Amino acid sequence: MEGIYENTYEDTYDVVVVGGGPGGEVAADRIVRAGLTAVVVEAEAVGGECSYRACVPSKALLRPGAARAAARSVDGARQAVTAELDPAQVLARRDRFTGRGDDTGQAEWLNGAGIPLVRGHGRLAGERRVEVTGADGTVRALRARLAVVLGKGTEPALPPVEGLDGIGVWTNRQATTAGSVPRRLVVIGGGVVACEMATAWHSLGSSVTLLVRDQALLTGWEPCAGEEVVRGLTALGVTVRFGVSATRVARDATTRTVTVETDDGATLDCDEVLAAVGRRPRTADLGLQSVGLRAGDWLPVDDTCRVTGLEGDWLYAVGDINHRAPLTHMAKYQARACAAAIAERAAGRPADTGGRQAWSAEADRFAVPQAVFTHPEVASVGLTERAAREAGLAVRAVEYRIDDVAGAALHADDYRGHAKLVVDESRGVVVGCTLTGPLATELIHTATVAIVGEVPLERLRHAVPAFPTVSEVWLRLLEAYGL
Ligand SMILES: Cc1cc2nc3c(=O)[nH]c(=O)nc-3n(C[C@H](O)[C@H](O)[C@H](O)COP(=O)(O)OP(=O)(O)OC[C@H]3O[C@@H](n4cnc5c(N)ncnc54)[C@H](O)[C@@H]3O)c2cc1C
Ligand SMILES: NC(=O)c1ccc[n+]([C@@H]2O[C@H](COP(=O)([O-])OP(=O)(O)OC[C@H]3O[C@@H](n4cnc5c(N)ncnc54)[C@H](O)[C@@H]3O)[C@@H](O)[C@H]2O)c1
Repeated sequence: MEGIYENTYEDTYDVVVVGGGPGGEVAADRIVRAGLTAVVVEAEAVGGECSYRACVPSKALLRPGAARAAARSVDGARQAVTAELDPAQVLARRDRFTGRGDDTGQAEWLNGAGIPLVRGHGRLAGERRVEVTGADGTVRALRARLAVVLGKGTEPALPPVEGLDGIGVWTNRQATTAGSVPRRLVVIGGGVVACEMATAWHSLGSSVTLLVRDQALLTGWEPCAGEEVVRGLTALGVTVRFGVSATRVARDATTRTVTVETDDGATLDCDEVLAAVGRRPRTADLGLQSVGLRAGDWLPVDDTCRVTGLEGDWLYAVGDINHRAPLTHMAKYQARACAAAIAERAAGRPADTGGRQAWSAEADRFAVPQAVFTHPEVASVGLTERAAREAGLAVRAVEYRIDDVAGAALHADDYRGHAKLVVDESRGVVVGCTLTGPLATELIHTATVAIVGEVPLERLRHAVPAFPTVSEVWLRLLEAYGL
């Protein structure tokens, strides 16, 4: 490809980052901190899906309901919290977090970090080259001396339901940005988005029905997680229907009501339908063919986030697009590793992996924490018992009802929670943990430290949790293990 741009003005940087979401932003920041130069190309808003249409607005929608439930779970406080949530205030608070998509603050942050921002759609145009098409159609050429980092995220997948494109179906975008509360909401899916958004919109007054194709929520988690969430949703008044798929939807032009037909012959009416059935790569229009890669695929990477199947050390992919661990904190973790690898290789060293180096995002494979802000909260890290057995580990699982911990009873009158540890018996270390119940999302980091640190259970007996905290569940789990 050398020579193509000989007569064209090109901006050259050490690293060109395509996509200014959590992964891209952190990669650029770390590159610059390593003494190299970087530019960020962003098609919509710096901060990515996470800041405006995913993590941040969804948690902002969930927090008021959780705060009210927490107060109502303590006698004495319960009597002081009698009113319903104020949807207008909740939506206004959410908008304060997202700025309604205005990325001025994040763009200023990039500027302050010494990272130029090029607005437009980035595409690979051969090795180490990116073309950016601006909103006015002008094309700008960027050249990377060292590497191109792709952090361009994903888009929502849609289920094969007839009529879906004619009703203004909600995806995560509408579900996190809507300016009014639908009276009746049907949610297709049984994963994290479905569970969190059902919880949030129910708390704001929607009548919510979940259509779950599988026989459980949160499949892929320990069964206790999905069981506790379905129990919680049902107790709130959300209808959860298992083994049911929507087949056809249509919106009445006059009443605006949507009729949903399901494969068990039933119909139900609603005001909005949220499709929450996972994500798909958006790599069709990324110029992958220009470097010999197939368009439309996920981008597999090694532990340094270097794209596999390509000659040379120049193309990296961080965040959702590499399909390793589709979470914001893991996108940022990968970005830190990726930037360290690029800097290491720029210094002429190979950045080999395998020993917990700064340039290895190896925790993607054994210690991915996830916090789900349903009612009750659920959180997990590492392997499920099933996954550990399938990986051939000599596994022993230990379980404990968190309700029986003194700190939990003091925390909430109706505390209900479950803890499960998965122990690799051959090494005597924790390889997985799942928690449900109040504070689960905060507690999970203790398990992450134990897993990543490979702390022997024998040694954990000396890590004494304070009385009376919910953390005393660790003591009980060790006792249940026999220590
Ligand atoms: C409803 C919902 C809630 C979630 N909640 C959480 C949560 O609580 N915690 C959590 O950890 N994760 C959560 N996630 C997942 C999280 O949003 C993603 O893992 C995270 O956003 C991935 O970051 P990323 O940088 O890979 O991509 P993104 O955040 O998607 O950012 C990609 C950026 O690249 C830009 N871009 C795309 N193509 C181009 C191009 N060709 N040229 C230039 N720019 C381009 C996009 O405009 C975007 O700004 C949630 C997801 C959803 C859907
Ligand atoms: N709190 C958090 O950390 C958080 C919150 C929301 C989203 N996320 C991230 O966002 C990603 C996307 O979340 P998601 O809930 O969309 O995906 P998911 O993969 O978690 O769940 C998808 C669900 O849709 C179902 N499904 C798939 N195809 C279907 C079809 N054709 N018809 C009906 N059901 C179908 C699956 O069985 C599953 O229940 C997750 O992987 C997660 O990492 C994280």
